[in-house]
Amino acid sequence: MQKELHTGIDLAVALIKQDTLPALLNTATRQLENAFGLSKCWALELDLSGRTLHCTKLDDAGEFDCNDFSHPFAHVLQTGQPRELTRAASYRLDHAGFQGLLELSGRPRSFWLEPLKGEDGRTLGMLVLCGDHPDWQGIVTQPLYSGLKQLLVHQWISQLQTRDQVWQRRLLKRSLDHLHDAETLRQRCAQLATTLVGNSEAMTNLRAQVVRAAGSQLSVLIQGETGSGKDVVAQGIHDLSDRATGPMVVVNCAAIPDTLLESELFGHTKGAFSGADQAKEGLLAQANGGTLFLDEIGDMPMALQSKLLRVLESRQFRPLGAREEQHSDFRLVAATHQPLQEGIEGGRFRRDLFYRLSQFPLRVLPLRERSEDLEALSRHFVRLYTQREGGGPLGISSHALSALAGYNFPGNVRELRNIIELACLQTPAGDDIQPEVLRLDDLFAESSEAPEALVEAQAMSGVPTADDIHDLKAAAQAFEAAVIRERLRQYGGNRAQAAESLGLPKRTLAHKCLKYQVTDV
Ligand SMILES: Nc1ncnc2c1ncn2[C@@H]1O[C@H](COP(=O)(O)OP(=O)(O)OP(=O)(O)O)[C@@H](O)[C@H]1O
Repeated sequence: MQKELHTGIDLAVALIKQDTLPALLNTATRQLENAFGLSKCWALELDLSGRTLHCTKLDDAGEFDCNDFSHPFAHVLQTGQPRELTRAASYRLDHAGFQGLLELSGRPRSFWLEPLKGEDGRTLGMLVLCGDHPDWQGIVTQPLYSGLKQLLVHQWISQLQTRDQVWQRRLLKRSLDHLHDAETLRQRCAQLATTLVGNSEAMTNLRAQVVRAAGSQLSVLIQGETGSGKDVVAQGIHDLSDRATGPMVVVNCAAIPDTLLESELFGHTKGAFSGADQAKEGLLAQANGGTLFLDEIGDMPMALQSKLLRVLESRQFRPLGAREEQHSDFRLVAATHQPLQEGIEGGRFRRDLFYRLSQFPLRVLPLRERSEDLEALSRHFVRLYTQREGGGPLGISSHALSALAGYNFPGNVRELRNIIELACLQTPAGDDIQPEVLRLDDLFAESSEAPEALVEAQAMSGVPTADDIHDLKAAAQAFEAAVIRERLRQYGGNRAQAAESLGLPKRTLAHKCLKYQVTDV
């Protein structure tokens, strides 16, 4: 009696010490084998779905479908009653998994199958006792057996509860993380909506993408027509990134002559080439800790593309004339209005650079494909105008908005901004902009009736007449600037088309724009 008590306490302590369900089942079955001289003891666990019995010790071989009555466990679960199975009877059951289990237990003379239930009637699983004892009743009615079984059930339930709680906590944490992420995304999108304006679905999606891109360190390639808002997107990426307090260095690859672009980007030492009388830090170095925005990347010469690719792979570069390499930690954002795919096919743009740049590709749709943005953008530009000028129109009338909705905007948002700013100028302070002051002449439409003379007159506005000329060079430059400004306006800000129409290389036009400070049309 004393010995039995000791054994019982030892067994109980061993069970209580286990802190995972597999360890508990493992210990319990081993203890049962030892305490009752069994050849083998298995514990099968019912899974969460209640459809499969599983024995952790046996891995895949230990899976038993509870609806498959070709093994005896399904019967025992269904009746909820323990039963004995003889070796002779066991041979008649042709369930491969069950036969495998019997083989592993050494095929003793008899088996005892006992379902285990919690106090609430919930089935936990099953004990399979294997032995050469014919007298199962003699074992299972012993207080030691029933005490151990009770303790096992108790510990089993508490392990399941702990597992449930861990899952619940994990689930809760995941939901909270998700909510937090969603809230952060919402807040950042709302912040971005003050500069990247528009209520269309496309713009809402673009803002979410920009926020995601900003949160990563990936290189971003922004594609979209001229004037569609690529610069605004690039600025948004910088402002929302963890580099926001660092520099944002903007390089317009089309505006810098090929011969200068390399030294501008990489910098040079004193005397690196004729005319380099001072060492100069390159833009790559200046972007350290911040963002390098390469605008019009499609215009970058091939030779420089290879060098840029190398820099992107290592963030190392060598200034012209320098011996040592330098390191710069920048995030690259590039933009282009050119279809780079065509550039790649035409051999003007490196395919490998394209893939390196477009780790996070973004596309800005032209304004004509998101006319829902017109109202918000128009109101935004009126607000910018009145803030800048210290007064102006109150807003824009619904008639004016309808007139805008019928227009095609070849020059995209930039063109809309110019139209609204011009309309602001012609609207008395405190009034709403009316349709009459909107200059909506679609010079691309075939039915355009814009008289040549008007275009001419507009081109010449601001140019002194022959009698007023006292400085021929200045007058010629004013004329050149006026023609360029007007031609850009005609082509909705598309520099490539404007340059072609004037018989100028694009780069020369870009130069002149810089020189005459023709930025927006
Ligand atoms: N969604 C927008 N919200 C507010 N302003 C915008 C938006 N899109 C464009 N703009 C404004 O329109 C003008 C043109 O935009 P931006 O310079 O970003 O175009 P872009 O695509 O970079 O043109 P380009 O190809 O000529 O460089 C700018 O004045 C810009 O502030």
